[in-house]
Amino acid sequence: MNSPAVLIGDLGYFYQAERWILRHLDLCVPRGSIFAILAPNGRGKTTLLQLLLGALKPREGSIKVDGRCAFVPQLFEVSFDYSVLDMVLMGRARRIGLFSQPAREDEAAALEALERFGLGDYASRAFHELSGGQRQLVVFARAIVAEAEILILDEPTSALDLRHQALILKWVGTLSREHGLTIVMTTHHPHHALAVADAALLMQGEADYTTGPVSQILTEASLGRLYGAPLKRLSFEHEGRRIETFAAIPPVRSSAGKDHWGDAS
Ligand SMILES: Nc1ncnc2c1ncn2[C@@H]1O[C@H](COP(=O)(O)OP(=O)(O)OP(=O)(O)O)[C@@H](O)[C@H]1O
Repeated sequence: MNSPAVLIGDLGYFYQAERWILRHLDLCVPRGSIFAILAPNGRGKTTLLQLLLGALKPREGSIKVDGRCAFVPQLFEVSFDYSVLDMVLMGRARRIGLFSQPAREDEAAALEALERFGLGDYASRAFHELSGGQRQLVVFARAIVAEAEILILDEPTSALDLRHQALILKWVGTLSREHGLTIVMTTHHPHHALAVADAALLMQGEADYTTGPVSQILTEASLGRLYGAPLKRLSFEHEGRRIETFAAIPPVRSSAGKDHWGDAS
């Protein structure tokens, strides 16, 4: 059997002494699978990704990440005036080498990746002139040309419109199923995890975790408990396919003028 891409044992981390963000976390991400991390704001998803990337060191326990990683952060700011094409070419740094120029095939790969996301015409524009969503797509294109074995994505659809969300999810699926990449992604959208991920981690509290196949652990009850807000699981046919998804139940305004969660509160 293949060794796992990520293996975490009894992981603990705090920023300020003894104020644990994560504790006693065990995790195994099989190679080639898609793994989603879900938790409320501020619970430690980005911290966990930083630990996976080696940017933070565990205070307790161990992390083994077996493979070359590419990271797509939530927000990407640059201090230099790089062009969009240069940003994508940075993904090829390992191939190009420190003091060499990109080869024609590197530029072709970078342009092709930009075109896939509808950004071919932006290649010579300054990266900092792009919108937040366009930047997110460029950084995703950069991760694709990096030819990494493990993609680590921090809320990869957070700045994107519906069409581009679907495009990224499709790519996540393609990179895993057809190219064998391992994908670890955080998301605030349970329906995205259900659509593409094989397994997930729900981080309820500092040492309170649920892991397992998405079809088993993403339930109305588990997500309601995780977020403290009700969701409805929906299942229906669309163009010959069975769609499994979640819909958030919006709050309604009561006659007393207070917000509440309808019948579920
Ligand atoms: N550099 C830091 N120093 C001190 N505390 C930090 C630091 N970075 C994050 N934290 C704290 O650690 C906790 C987890 O933060 P983290 O960014 O990992 O959460 P998250 O789950 O990714 O949140 P979100 O969904 O809002 O992006 C938060 O309480 C945050 O305030």
